[in-house]
Amino acid sequence: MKETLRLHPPIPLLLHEAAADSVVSGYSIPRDSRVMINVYAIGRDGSVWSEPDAFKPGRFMESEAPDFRGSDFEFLPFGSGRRSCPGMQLGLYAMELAVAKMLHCFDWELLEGVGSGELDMTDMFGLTAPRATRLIAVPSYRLKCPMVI
Ligand code: HEM
Repeated sequence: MKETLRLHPPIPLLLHEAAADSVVSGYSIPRDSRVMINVYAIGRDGSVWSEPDAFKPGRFMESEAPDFRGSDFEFLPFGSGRRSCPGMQLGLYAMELAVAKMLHCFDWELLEGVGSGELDMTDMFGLTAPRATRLIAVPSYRLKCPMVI
């Protein structure tokens, strides 16, 4: 889930306003400026992520792996600071539950003739960033007991 949030943050651009005059990396930002934080680009920045475009969930098993709660600025799927996401925990539970149920209850196949390496993982940019090309996957129910959904 963390690696998916890094590569495909649901909200790719954060819109903020500077509350005070400030200087960031030598650039002066006057008070009341509108500031856009490109979470998508930050998550794929080759100067902080090795193989930034590769899907490697194991990178988050490292002891130095960044946290997603907003204190590590290279990974900001829920934003940071006073306006960060108040629904973070609920969002994480919902994602975990949905993925766990889908994996536990179904076997999944791609359409005939489509290989997993051929999936188009391009994002579509707007207020949120859904897939540009819909994923078509075919579930088959695999549990014997109907009570276990
Ligand atoms: C995986 C799921 C979610 C992700 C990735 C996500 C991400 C974000 C991000 C990036 C922001 C903007 C933070 C910023 O500008 O610094 C935000 C704001 C917000 N989110 Fe979420 N969110 C998720 C789920 C939820 C849920 C489940 C709720 C409510 C039930 C929620 C409610 C809000 C609200 C109210 C704000 C605006 C906070 C403010 O402006 O002070 N989010 N979220």
